[in-house]
Amino acid sequence: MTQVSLLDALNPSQRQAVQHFCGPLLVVAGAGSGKTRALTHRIAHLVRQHQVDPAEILAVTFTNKAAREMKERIEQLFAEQEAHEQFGIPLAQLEPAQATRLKSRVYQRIIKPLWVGTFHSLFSQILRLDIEKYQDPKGRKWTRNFSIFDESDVQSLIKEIVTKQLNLDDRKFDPKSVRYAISNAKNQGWTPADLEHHQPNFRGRTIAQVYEVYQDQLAANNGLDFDDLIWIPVQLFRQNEQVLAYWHQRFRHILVDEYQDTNRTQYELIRLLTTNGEMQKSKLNWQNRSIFVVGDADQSIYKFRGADFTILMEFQEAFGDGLPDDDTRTMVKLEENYRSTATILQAANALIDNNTERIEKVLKPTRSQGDPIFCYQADDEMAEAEFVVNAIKRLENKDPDVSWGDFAILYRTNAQSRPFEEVLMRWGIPYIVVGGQRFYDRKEIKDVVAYLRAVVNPADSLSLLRIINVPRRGIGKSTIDKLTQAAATLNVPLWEILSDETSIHTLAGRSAKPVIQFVQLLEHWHQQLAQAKATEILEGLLRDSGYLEDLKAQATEEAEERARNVMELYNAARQFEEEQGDPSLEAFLSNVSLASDLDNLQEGSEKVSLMTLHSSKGLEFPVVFLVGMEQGLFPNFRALEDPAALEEERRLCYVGITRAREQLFFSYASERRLYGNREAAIPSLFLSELPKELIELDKPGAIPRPLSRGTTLPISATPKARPAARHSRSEQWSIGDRLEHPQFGRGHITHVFGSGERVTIAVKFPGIGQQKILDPRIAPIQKLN
Ligand SMILES: Nc1ncnc2c1ncn2[C@@H]1O[C@H](COP(=O)(O)OP(=O)(O)OP(=O)(O)O)[C@@H](O)[C@H]1O
Ligand SMILES: [Mg+2]
Repeated sequence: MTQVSLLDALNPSQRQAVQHFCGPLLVVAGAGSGKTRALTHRIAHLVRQHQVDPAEILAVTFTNKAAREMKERIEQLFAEQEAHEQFGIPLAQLEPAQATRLKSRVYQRIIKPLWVGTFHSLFSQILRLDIEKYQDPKGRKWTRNFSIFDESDVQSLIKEIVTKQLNLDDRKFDPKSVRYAISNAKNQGWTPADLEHHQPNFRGRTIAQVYEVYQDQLAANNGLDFDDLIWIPVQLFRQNEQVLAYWHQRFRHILVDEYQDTNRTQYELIRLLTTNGEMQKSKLNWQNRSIFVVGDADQSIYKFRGADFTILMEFQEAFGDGLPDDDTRTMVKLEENYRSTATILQAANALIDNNTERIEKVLKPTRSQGDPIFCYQADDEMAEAEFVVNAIKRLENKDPDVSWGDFAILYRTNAQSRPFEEVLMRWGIPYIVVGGQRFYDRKEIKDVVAYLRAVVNPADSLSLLRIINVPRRGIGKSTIDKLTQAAATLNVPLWEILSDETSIHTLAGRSAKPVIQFVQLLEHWHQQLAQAKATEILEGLLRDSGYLEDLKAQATEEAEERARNVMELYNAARQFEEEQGDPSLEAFLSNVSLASDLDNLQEGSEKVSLMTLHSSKGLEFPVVFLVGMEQGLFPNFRALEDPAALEEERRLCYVGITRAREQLFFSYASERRLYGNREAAIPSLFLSELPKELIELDKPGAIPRPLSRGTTLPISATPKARPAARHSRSEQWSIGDRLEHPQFGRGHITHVFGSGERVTIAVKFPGIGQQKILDPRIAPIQKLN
């Protein structure tokens, strides 16, 4: 029986990377060249070939999902090897019970002792053991059973400090932006004193003060935030030689994936662990020790979180032994791409070639030319979503081997998922929003929908409770409790209590005024229901409640994203008005409920993946759609004026293109709603940078190159005439009519509600044993005669 070697599935350069035993090694290579594969095989090789104890290996991945996948792969590699050694046959040919036993032995012996995870998960484990040895400059103490505070815990703590303990004006010192500043400081490795030193103005000094109290509070709660999980180990390693020496001895082989996206504090941790704090390279002892990092500077996309790809470029300087042949001994380049067709790869290479800030490298295809890349120009964002979903349906239908899980839709910002989710849902195609929430599940969308619901139906107490103090208007929890208790005792809807000023003054005391104002806001818009359009009410509510203003004032990435989502809901209302000819808020709300109805989704694990380009790093899919390829969206507005930001956006586009294995589609809309207005959109600069011969356009003609690079684009704000509603169907529906639905099968109408444009129907589908209420203008139904 021939022994299969771990090295068989690797090319010569990968093999070199895997076999390199001690000392530093940097693997730089483009996307899909097998960096992650080399890293995984290297772990297996260290254990099998060099008898390294798995407990001496530390491997850092970018996400928890990547860590899980890496462990599974290593387990598989070992199990394959051992099946050959012990039974002389491949793992797949073992009896299932035998295979399970073998895998569980591999798990116990190899996988469990390995340390594979993200920076945060790995270093929180170290702190679980050693945090009591950490000496805080102000004498704060933490114990091993510390809690890790999530983002919402942290937010409320900082809010409390800003408004209650330090009595600061929370419009000037918005808790979220204060939080962001503190997080930044920790990522730079700054104490409160350092922060004050670097930002000696009033704002800097005040934030440093909040930072100080915040650390006190964290310690009082025996809690740490995410940034502390990195920053405290750095300090601990610097101040306690014994602790550092212990972990330095313990982890003799350190491996880091996606090294281009590490930040300075993370680098510092890796450096300390590897060198035991020794600053002189000539004194480093590499016996039975290695540091192995893999990365691609062209895929560095987290600058906004402090990632710095010069860390990758300086690897040899930091760890190399400085010998004349240092370069070749400490760096391996992988030059073949195994993932994508030659066409996709040529497009990626041509695009990234436009960046000036990069290390030249070669990335050759190993696969055949494949299909051309298709670029679709849609009239607007809904037509774009329809094109994408139609293409997915067509490809899935054509080939029995293709499943929903083979498709990914990648976009620049989360808000863009909405039209795609709507169309997928309409066709009952299962999908998952990776690393994010489905549009209608997002907090801000639920908040704003709760406002709309409360205006339409003030008896909806759940909605009222959701927004009564959102944005904060000084109505505390105890007041809210009193109000709800009163409603419960009298057995009346909360609104009945709220709308009675006498009761409010009785129950709410000092908070009576904001409660009354809140009620007046809702009442005012409730009275407008008959005459005002949904968009007018939405706009009015967003303005009068201060919701949007509150988001804008926070001035953080996250708040901006939320504001974009809220505006996207406004777009949905605008679109609904135009297409359905019914501008009422009630009609829009029922449409929203239908759109977010989970019943329309099929069960099963095969799902179309929707995600931002950032979340797609490291992943691969047979078919990829890169959507919203428009100036100002991708590249985003900021990048139009800033050459460095434009290069980061281009790297993001390179990441997106290189996720595709077989087929790649681009799409853009010639008109898109931005902030409610229809605006003419200009195709992305990136499209014009792709070789024309690789691209098939749906409309003849070339993609115009946008104006000179870096200038802001004149975008027309005049809305164009709208095409006729796409979904309107003039069909008449009556009780007893028979129809067919692609997912629910055949059924007959049991009720017809409303008339004309506002009709909805209840349909009994015997096949699924359920009755569904459908909007015949939207539902994909076919009348049967
Ligand atoms: N030597 C090889 N022979 C055949 N296939 C390979 C080889 N090396 C890698 N692959 C395959 O190529 C694809 C890309 O590999 P991998 O994910 O390791 O690349 P990567 O360099 O980490 O990509 P990224 O930069 O996107 O993270 C995977 O499907 C992998 O199984
Ligand atoms: Mg990878």
